[in-house]
Amino acid sequence: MAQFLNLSISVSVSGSPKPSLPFPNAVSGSALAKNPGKTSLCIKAIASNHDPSVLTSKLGAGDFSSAGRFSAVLDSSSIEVDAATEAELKENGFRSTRRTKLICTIGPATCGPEQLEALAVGGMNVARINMCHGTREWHREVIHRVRRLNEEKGYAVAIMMDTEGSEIHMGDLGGASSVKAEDGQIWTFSVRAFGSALPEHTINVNYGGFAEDVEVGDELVVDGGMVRFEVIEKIGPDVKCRCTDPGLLLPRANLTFWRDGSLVQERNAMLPTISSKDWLDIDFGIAEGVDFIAISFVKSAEVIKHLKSYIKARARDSDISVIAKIESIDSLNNLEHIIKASDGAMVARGDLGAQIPLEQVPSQQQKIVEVCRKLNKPVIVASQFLESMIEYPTPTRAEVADVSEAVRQQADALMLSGESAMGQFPEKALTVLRTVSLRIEKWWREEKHRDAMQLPGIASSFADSISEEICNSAAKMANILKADAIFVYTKTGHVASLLSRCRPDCPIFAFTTTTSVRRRLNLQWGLIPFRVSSDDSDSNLNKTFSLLKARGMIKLGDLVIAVSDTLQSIQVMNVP
Ligand SMILES: Nc1ncnc2c1ncn2[C@@H]1O[C@H](COP(=O)(O)OP(=O)(O)O)[C@@H](O)[C@H]1O
Ligand SMILES: C=C(OP(=O)(O)O)C(=O)O
Ligand SMILES: [K+]
Ligand SMILES: [Mg+2]
Repeated sequence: MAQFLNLSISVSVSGSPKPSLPFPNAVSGSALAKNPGKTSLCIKAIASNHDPSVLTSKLGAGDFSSAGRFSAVLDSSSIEVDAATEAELKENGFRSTRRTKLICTIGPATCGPEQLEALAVGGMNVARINMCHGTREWHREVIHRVRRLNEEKGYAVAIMMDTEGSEIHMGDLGGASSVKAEDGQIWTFSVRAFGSALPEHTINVNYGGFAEDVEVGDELVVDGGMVRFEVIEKIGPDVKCRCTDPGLLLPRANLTFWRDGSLVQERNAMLPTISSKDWLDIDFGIAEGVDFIAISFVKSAEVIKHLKSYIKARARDSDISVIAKIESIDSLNNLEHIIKASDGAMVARGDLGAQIPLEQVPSQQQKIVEVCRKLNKPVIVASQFLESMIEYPTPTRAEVADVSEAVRQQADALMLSGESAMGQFPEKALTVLRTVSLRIEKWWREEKHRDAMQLPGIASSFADSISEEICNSAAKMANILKADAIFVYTKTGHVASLLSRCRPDCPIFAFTTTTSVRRRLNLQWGLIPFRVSSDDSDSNLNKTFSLLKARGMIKLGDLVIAVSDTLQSIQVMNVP
């Protein structure tokens, strides 16, 4: 059947104000899907020339069928925005807001209420807790502190819980914060339980099959190369190793072993991606209502699908997003399937760099970022951005270049690990991410490096196709018309993410009625999430303008492209 899309563009300029809302000829997505042959898409261009009368006339009582709805939008407290974002909008204007989102791993250096608040002020969009470390009680307290901060101070910091995964790692070093391994020293790696007192030069290993799987002559690599050992003897559950590359051993450091120059992978195949401990942590995350669950060492799409249906069954009304960590050879081999099944991905360069040659990590990073963008999934680049700042107050030039590269690739988010979890300068590290992001984004816009990435269609229905095309067109219009912002009302966040995917030159103000959607949008590139109280926000654009204007976040004459998914429209207007 042939399908027609009639495109009618009506332009009303100031001086001839015509009440134009709601659009009589606009139809909903579901109506379109049922009756695609009779579609008419209305694109309204309203250049008001700053004449408030245009908007006043549109705000006439006749435009609102219910008085209750009207009074709801009149409530000036009915718009919530991040305190840090509001300050940024007021200070620098919204053209200069940061588009790249920032994630901080919370650890002993940052778990106090004041430290968490300092990070929120410094631009932390997502707080990550790593279930590899600390107790559930410790993590619960951190989650509650972040929640309290959101409630009391108006932030929308999302929480990401990262599972431990079935990696092989060392034990706790008997409470020591680090231990030095010297060149030539003989160390015992053992799966035995030693109780509290660990014999000298002994390391506990968490994986029962360790002694069986390694062979004499294997190379044992700690944390992707921070320390290296050679296996010299196996005695029951103990494996004797000689240190060949001295260095500091840190608690629970990751272990990989190599034979004839290749990573030994068999042991991985035996281990489930989600261990029994991970399932308990996932139950904990669901009970605490975290926003994202990141799954370590994902090997296939199946495990993600399994987890997603588990979450759905356990918490019907929850909208926890599942992030696939790409950090193994298997995950690279199944990349597209894994990302399609997930709600987002993380380039977990720490472990990835221990599994593939280091020189391949940058091209894999670029590839993963691109695949995510094409499939419209948020992507996080993680690990070692500012590693030297664990100890020093300024980054190396090379670290700044690495941050710049991820910003230039337009990844959705950058993540701090040890820098914020246990480093000496967590706030300074966050400041570096923030200032470098802002500078590189600005430079990229000024240099007009408009992104040439061809975005494939990803819609699975006709209605979805329309949303997608509206977003693509709106982003293109915003660039050509040099709009100051795109406005979008979004229920589930989907339309906002479609706009973010286009990486337009201007920021995207995303209005939602749901607190959890607002937090989730905080992970996505270029989105400034607001919570509004009215769920019929499409027809309340003018009210939104006055609320934002009253709080100094937009000003008279700003050029706004307003996208409506329900009305299937794109409006161009100046803030009256
Ligand atoms: N909850 C925590 N409790 C104690 N230390 C932590 C915690 N979270 C992170 N850390 C410390 O920060 C370091 C970096 O964090 P991260 O990169 O998330 O972990 P890992 O290095 O194990 O992959 C960890 O090695 C650990 O020393
Ligand atoms: C982010 C990563 O995972 P984790 O810190 O949990 O090892 C990584 O390996 O880079
Ligand atoms: K982890
Ligand atoms: Mg990892």
